Amino acid sequence: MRIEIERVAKRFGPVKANDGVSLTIQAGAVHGLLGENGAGKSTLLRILGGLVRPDAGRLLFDGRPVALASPADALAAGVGVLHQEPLDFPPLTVLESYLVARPRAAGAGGGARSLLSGHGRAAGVFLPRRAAREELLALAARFGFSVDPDEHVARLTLGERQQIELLRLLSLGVRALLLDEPTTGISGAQQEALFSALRRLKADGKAIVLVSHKLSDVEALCDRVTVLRHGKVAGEAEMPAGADRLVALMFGEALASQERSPEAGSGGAALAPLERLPEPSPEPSGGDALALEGVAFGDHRLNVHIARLAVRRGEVIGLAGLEGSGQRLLLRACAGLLRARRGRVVVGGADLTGRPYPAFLRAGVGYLPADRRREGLIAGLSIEEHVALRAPRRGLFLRPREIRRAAERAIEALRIRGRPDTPVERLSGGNQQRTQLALLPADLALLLLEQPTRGLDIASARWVWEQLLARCRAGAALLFASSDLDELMRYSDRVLVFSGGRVSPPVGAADLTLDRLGRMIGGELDDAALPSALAAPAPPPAPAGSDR
Ligand SMILES: Nc1ncnc2c1ncn2[C@@H]1O[C@H](COP(=O)(O)OP(=O)(O)OP(=O)(O)O)[C@@H](O)[C@H]1O
Repeated sequence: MRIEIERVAKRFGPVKANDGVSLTIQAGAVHGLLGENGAGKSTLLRILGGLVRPDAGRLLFDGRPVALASPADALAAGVGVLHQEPLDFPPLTVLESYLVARPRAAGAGGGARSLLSGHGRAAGVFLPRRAAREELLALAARFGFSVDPDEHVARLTLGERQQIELLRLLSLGVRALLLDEPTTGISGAQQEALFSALRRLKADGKAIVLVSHKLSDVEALCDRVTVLRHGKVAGEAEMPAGADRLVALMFGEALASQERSPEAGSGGAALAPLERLPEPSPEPSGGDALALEGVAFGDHRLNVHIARLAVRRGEVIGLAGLEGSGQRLLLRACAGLLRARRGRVVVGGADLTGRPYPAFLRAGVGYLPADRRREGLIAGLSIEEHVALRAPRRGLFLRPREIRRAAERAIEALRIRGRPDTPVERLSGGNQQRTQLALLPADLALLLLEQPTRGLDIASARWVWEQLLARCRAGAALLFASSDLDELMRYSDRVLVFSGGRVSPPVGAADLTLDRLGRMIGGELDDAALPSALAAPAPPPAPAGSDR
């Protein structure tokens, strides 16, 4: 399907999210949509997916003007959106989830069967459950996805859920697919499977729109890219265009001309590494920022055990692994949000084992969850209301003028695109992350971060790390979980690798290669990582000069 976007405009109050955007997405091509945080990419995707109505302009699908009042309208017109967090139903089985939104009770079967047979969309006929199962398995086999129709969606990884959602959209007969950061949080193997599925769909004549901050994804998949800036089209390029040109289109020449890192273009961030910190001192005054001794913790799925981990002040520890492998549990245990079943948690020399969350806060522990919208920030509250919630109270009352001034200072210092009274859900992803950072107290001893740069453009990601490393220079220790291997290798002194609840001993970042890290994440925790080795004392931090 060919999609034409003509002079599309969308305002949110004073913000021109899309400001006269025109572009054409060809059938049988992958079209990249790039731009810095807040450039207007999601808004355009949401307009194409029927989630947002434009104020002006028009859309033409295969030359015919369309008006999309809802996602159902977009689906009926042949456009499906694959959201970063699939819109599925955890209590359902895979087969039930696959059949959601079929025209008839148990599914009409036309889309998928026509896909398999190569014929046009058949009229809706009642599809018995067994036939639906066969259809799902055949469709999955076509794309090399391994699918168990009876498994519950809640037990699937993000990558597996994404595969089911992709199959569901195809079974509904979509002719255009819009993907929002599809490789975030999925494994390397799942990424490969997704890319080969997209290449196949492109060969079938589908139009594919890819929104991504990862230049490596864009370079691997796209035939053409459009760069948005402040809601307008800043430029278009045929691929391969070169990462430098894309960075220049997104951020201007100044950023693009900065010295580029050796792995530029192959990873999430294309810019040169930041200045290395002074090494965390081997025997710093004040001792370890964090010490874990024989701790065990878990949830209904996983049990994690760490025999010993000592983190020095100023040190950065990366937590690698597929999502849901135990990294989040460790961060929450260190934040006082999850009680260890046994063992000791010592922060800055104070034994906080079993103490409540406020005791961890008082000890200078800060925690930034990955899900900014649901856990980090409170929808409906403005930036200044968040500032007010964190402000130390003098007496019973908050002083509105002081709070407003504090919010203005935070907005200026962290260059947040928003006003004190902007509700946080109206900020773009990058600006929500900046707001979270602005809310962290200044004098933290231990910073715990999940996916600190997820969804951030490469300039913002670099900027966030500048802020984090400055805190390390001031003596804070940092533990961060990331699914971005480049980020882990670039900024960590040492890395712990998680695989299904098993944890490797800390590995010096200088001893890691992308390949070794990838294999460890895949379960090859090597001999050093067997549980008995966990009793070994933590090795010293990486030597000076590691890539950070
Ligand atoms: N529902 C909304 N209400 C108010 N403002 C909004 C809304 N949605 C988006 N905006 C604003 O519109 C602008 C464009 O946002 P959009 O989410 O489209 O950008 P983006 O390029 O997808 O950013 P990111 O890469 O951070 O996801 C931003 O300034 C954002 O704050």
